[in-house]
Amino acid sequence: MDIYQKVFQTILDRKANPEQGSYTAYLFEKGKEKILKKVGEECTEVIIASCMDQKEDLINEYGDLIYHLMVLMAEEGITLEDIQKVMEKRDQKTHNLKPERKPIENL
Ligand SMILES: N=c1c2ncn([C@@H]3O[C@H](COP(=O)(O)OP(=O)(O)OP(=O)(O)O)[C@@H](O)[C@H]3O)c2ncn1[C@@H]1O[C@H](COP(=O)(O)O)[C@@H](O)[C@H]1O
Repeated sequence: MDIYQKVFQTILDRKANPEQGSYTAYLFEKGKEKILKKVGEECTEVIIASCMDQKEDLINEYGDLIYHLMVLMAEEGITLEDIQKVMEKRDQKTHNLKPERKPIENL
């Protein structure tokens, strides 16, 4: 089991069996609005760290964002396999970029 699967499993377990002192259980208890707020915050923190060229901070912020996205997925009943299927399907179809739209005068 890779670390993403392991953490996601723990998140699902916290949802089913809330534990005292668990931040994940705290997020589920607060509900979807709180989880969405955290996803928004962590996303903004990734953007800020990226703008500041702070690689170490940026990697930590990605960790926070991915964790909070996983909590949101669990809240929505979406699994890692659901995402994997989408990615695998997209992987069949590459070089997807549409040709640039022609300037209006050439139409
Ligand atoms: N990967 C994470 C993880 N990443 C980030 N965080 C928490 O996310 C929070 C982000 O920090 P913030 O300052 O934005 O938030 P805060 O001030 O703590 O709280 P609020 O503002 O949300 O009220 C911190 O409390 C971090 O501890 C995480 N908490 C848990 N996990 C994993 O989730 C699993 C279950 O952990 P528990 O919930 O602690 O049992 C384990 O695998 C953990 O490693």
